[in-house]
Order: sequence, then structure tokens, then C-alpha cells
Amino acid sequence: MSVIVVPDVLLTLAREAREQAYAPYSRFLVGAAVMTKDGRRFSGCNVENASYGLCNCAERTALFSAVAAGCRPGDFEALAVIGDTPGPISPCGACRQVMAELCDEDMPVWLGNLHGAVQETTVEALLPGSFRLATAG
Ligand SMILES: O=c1ccn([C@H]2C[C@H](O)[C@@H](CO)O2)c(=O)[nH]1
Repeated sequence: MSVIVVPDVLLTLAREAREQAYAPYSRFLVGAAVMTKDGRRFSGCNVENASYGLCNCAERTALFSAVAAGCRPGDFEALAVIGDTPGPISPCGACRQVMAELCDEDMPVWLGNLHGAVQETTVEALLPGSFRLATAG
């Protein structure tokens, strides 16, 4: 079964998740939301730490929540991300690699900001030639 997902639904979820961000160090709040092909939705925010390298981005929080609920590569339909950026937010390299592992290459990714900007891209466009192991999947 596959569902039709529109950007607005996921961007709204991402915006709501952003309100939960724990970002006392950067003060840069980010929200993300992912929808599965069978219609389940998972959201996430960035979670920072005094040991800065442990900070987790909103995109990975959302995707890892989905995996913790049983989702696996191939299960995802779309992802949305929102941050307070002048233009559409640009996911970091680590999150692009995680998307490449878990999501289909042609899966839509909607990148927004608080002012209504929305850029549609894909997992492959965000990270061409991502690292893969033959054993994954
Ligand atoms: O796409 C992005 C970019 C940054 N951050 C977080 C990481 C860190 O907590 C803060 C500043 O980089 O924003 C995200 O969650 N997603």
C-alpha cells in the first residue's frame, strides 16, 4: 500500500517538532518529519549536548525513531525539514548519509524554513555517490 503525501502535512509536523528542540548551545531549532509508505509518521528535533559532538540533528532523530518503531530501508515515502534559515534549510552531511542508507534514492525531501520557503529535492540529489556496503539492506 502506498499513500499520497503532500508537503504541507509533513512540513507542519516538522514545524511542530521543531518546538521540542533541545538546542541550548546553538539556539538553532530544527524539526523534521518522515512518512512511511503505509502512512505512519515520525517526527524529530535536534538534541544537543554539552559534549558538542554528541548533538543529534532533527532529521536523524526522526529517522531513528522510525527505525526504533520497526521501519527499515525502503519503507519511507517522504521527509520534511524546517529550520529558521533565510532560505530552505540544508541538511548536514551526516544526515544526508543516513537518508541515503534508509531512504529510496528518488524519495522526495522537502526543505523549508519558518517563512514559507519550500524546496523539493531527493535523497540522491542531496548526496550523490553516497557510501554503501554490499551487506546493508
Ligand atoms: O539540517 C540540520 C542542520 C542543523 N541541525 C542542528 C544541529 C545542531 O543542533 C544545530 C546547529 O547546527 O542545528 C539539524 O538538526 N538539522
